[in-house]
Amino acid sequence: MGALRDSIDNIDAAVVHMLAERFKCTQRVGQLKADHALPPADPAREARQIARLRQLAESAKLDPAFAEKLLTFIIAEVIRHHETIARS
Ligand SMILES: C=C(O[C@@H]1C=C(C(=O)O)C=C[C@H]1O)C(=O)O
Repeated sequence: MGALRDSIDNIDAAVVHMLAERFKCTQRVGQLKADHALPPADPAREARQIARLRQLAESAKLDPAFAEKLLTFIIAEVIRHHETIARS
């Protein structure tokens, strides 16, 4: 079980690093949107991302509903960041 937990810890670390990189990109998008007076959220883009992620999840044998919940949770945080940038 120790080896499995080592792998779990490595995967958790990778997730954190990947999320940090994703948020760096989304912060830059948020600044561009604020510079061009664009709205923080883009529901059409989100719908495409969710459809794509659900398909990826299915082929990876991951529950698509879980994948959608996770992406929606992350995007909600990004939109909060964009709203903060727009107000600043
Ligand atoms: C990052 C963007 O802003 C928002 C956040 C998104 C995301 O985290 O992937 C996607 C769409 C937008 O609602 C974007 O428009 O690309």
